[in-house]
Amino acid sequence: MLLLREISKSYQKKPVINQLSYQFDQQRYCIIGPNGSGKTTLLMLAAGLEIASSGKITLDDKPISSVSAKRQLGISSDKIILPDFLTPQQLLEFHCSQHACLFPTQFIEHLGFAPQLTTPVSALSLGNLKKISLLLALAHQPQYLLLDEPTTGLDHQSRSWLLAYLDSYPGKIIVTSHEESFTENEHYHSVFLNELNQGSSIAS
Ligand SMILES: Nc1ncnc2c1ncn2[C@@H]1O[C@H](COP(=O)(O)OP(=O)(O)OP(=O)(O)O)[C@@H](O)[C@H]1O
Repeated sequence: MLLLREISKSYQKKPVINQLSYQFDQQRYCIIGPNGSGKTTLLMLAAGLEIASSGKITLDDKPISSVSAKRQLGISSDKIILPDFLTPQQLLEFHCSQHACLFPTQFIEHLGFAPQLTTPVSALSLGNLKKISLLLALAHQPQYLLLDEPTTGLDHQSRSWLLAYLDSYPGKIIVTSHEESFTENEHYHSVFLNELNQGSSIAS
């Protein structure tokens, strides 16, 4: 279970996340909130890619900063800057060696990404940047998938495949999205970030 306890995060003294406590104990969540409310920040904190100003985050009782916690999750976010001198092939090979997983050939096929494998990241289109970001999140099929606006910029075929794949994904998923495929999806528990930030909490 992903557990956030009294998390605060400020940028240049401007608070974005304020004393937020929440336990993600269900299978599917959609974090909802207006632009700039902190949804991406929350996912980045939950993945250990941003450091909270205060508070504690654990994944299955392990600190989110630990290697074992990080191995259990995959994150896709446009906020994550990929090294632009590498190719997707190189990134995926490195990722798969770190996670001891197979090269994600089938996912690549489903996303129609094979022609882009040897294109430097710096030359990828926005939609193809989204695809490599998703591939890095999915390749090791983590127990926890954190997906920041996962369908934004995807072509129709890739979007349809991704939505169907997520429907049957065995692990836990937390998405941020403004899209009805998630916000109106009965399988996703909606979390309104503004309400959490006002001090909602952990069930005891
Ligand atoms: N590195 C940063 N430095 C300064 N401010 C930042 C930084 N990252 C995010 N912010 C600010 O934090 C706030 C929350 O940003 P965040 O990207 O988390 O919002 P969001 O809810 O995901 O927005 P959107 O729906 O537009 O994607 C915004 O006001 C943003 O400008």
